Amino acid sequence: MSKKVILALDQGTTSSRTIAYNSEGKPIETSQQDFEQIFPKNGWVEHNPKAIWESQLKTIESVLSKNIDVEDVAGIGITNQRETTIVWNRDTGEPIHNAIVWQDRRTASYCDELKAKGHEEMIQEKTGLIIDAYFSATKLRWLLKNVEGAMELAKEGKLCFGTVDTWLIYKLTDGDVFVTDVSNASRTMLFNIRTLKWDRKLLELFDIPKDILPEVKSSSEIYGYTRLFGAEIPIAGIAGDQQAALFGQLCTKKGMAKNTYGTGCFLLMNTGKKPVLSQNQLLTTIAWQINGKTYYALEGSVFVGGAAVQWLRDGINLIDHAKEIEALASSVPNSDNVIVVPAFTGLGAPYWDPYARGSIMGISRGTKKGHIARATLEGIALQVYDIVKAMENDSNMKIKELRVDGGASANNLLLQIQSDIFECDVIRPTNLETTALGAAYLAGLAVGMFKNKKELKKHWEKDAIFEPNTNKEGQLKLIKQWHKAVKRSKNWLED
Ligand SMILES: Nc1ncnc2c1ncn2[C@@H]1O[C@H](COP(=O)(O)OP(=O)(O)O)[C@@H](O)[C@H]1O
Ligand SMILES: O=P(O)(O)OC[C@H](O)CO
Repeated sequence: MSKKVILALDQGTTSSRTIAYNSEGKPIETSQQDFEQIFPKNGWVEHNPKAIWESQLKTIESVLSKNIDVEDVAGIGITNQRETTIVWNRDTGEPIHNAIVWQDRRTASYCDELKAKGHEEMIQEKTGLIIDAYFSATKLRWLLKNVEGAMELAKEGKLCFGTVDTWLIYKLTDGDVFVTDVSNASRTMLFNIRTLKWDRKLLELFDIPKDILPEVKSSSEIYGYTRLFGAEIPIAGIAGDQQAALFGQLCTKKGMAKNTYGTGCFLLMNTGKKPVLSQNQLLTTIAWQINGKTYYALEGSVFVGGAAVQWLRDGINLIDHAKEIEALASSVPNSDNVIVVPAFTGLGAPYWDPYARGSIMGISRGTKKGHIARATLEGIALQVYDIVKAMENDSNMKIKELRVDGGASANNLLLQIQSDIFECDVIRPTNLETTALGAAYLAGLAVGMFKNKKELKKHWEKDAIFEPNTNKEGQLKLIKQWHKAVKRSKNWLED
């Protein structure tokens, strides 16, 4: 009998998960495990690579212990927090330092130096990225320069660098396989998204010996086998988590877009087989490569999305549970000129202002909790609106519908507000675990459990569609007030 289960490993910033999918793309077993967040200094964020691996391993073992026969597993797909940088010893497999997490800002001043030296244009042209501590290159450089002896070992070919996908595959194959995929490589700032190769000039600029880098593969093929679970299982799909979600939402055609409303928001638009460089501070990234065809995406990230609701809950106790915001915000018909700019950690795309801070404006004697709650949801949706507009401008394409997922997409009012603001349909699928699903699809295609994209499209089911209301005047006023409030929130911290 043919094999009928795919395991998707979803290694996220705060937890590791394994989800088993059947041949209809339905989740049948799940396991999740949190792991420690390490904050050695203000602005520094680290993970212990062994904790990443051990938490992931436990979730795989847990899923396999629940009614799943390992002999039925057709393949493993991996999706991961992106940019997070790990370096380990090639012979022993021992990490030389904790992983430096994507949120870590320790290389911000070096990034300022790079900008001052005029490297911005060259880096955007080659990598599609803007210079920022977010990406792996400056983190890897920091490790090689600050861990004693690391640069010498790297030059002798004795160290391996990887994003989390590479590290997990290295562990799953007991050190046999040292690879990444194009979507993860495109987040390092060392990879040329046009030639699809590590870029010699960038390696020189960051002083990175080439031997430290993994081989770059497509997003859907057999990379190797794991023998850790009592049967030989092919590892057959890799994609960074936001790209995997784009695939899991089946945004496989040019112009299709998804937004994930999690702690932050990540909006990606498939731009087809050619990279589109942004004039509006968005990122150009590789979506995936399948059967030799490379697809690109434009990406915009909002740092504080659902986290604004967390702040209402934990910071000022306006609500006890995140889901209560919907009823509170619905208790008023509009936000009565109140605007919340959730720039708690600065503003991401398209503003990229680390010195901006959050604000609540337009408060009057009549302002009630409901207005603040509603304005918070509007603040999330308006940040997404700004990215959509920048994306439409860069790509010369109109987004006709937005597919959504993530924890806060459970909020119907938020999605209705989103639809009203940018006057397009917002569609929520029944399966909101699109990241893991995308990885399962990529692996399933490689091992033949799924035939082609056409078959996958049959799996996609709509849960709800939010269509725009036509109060155009009201929306325009809101957008105008929003931009006024953003302007006043920018550059708040002067140093
Ligand atoms: N009903 C809701 N309305 C608005 N925000 C919500 C709701 N439920 C959860 N959230 C927010 O969604 C976020 C969690 O989403 P999730 O996708 O699990 O995040 P992540 O994967 O980034 O950890 C939290 O910030 C939470 O405040
Ligand atoms: O782990 P998540 O879901 O917070 O995603 C992190 C992103 O990949 C960072 O670029």
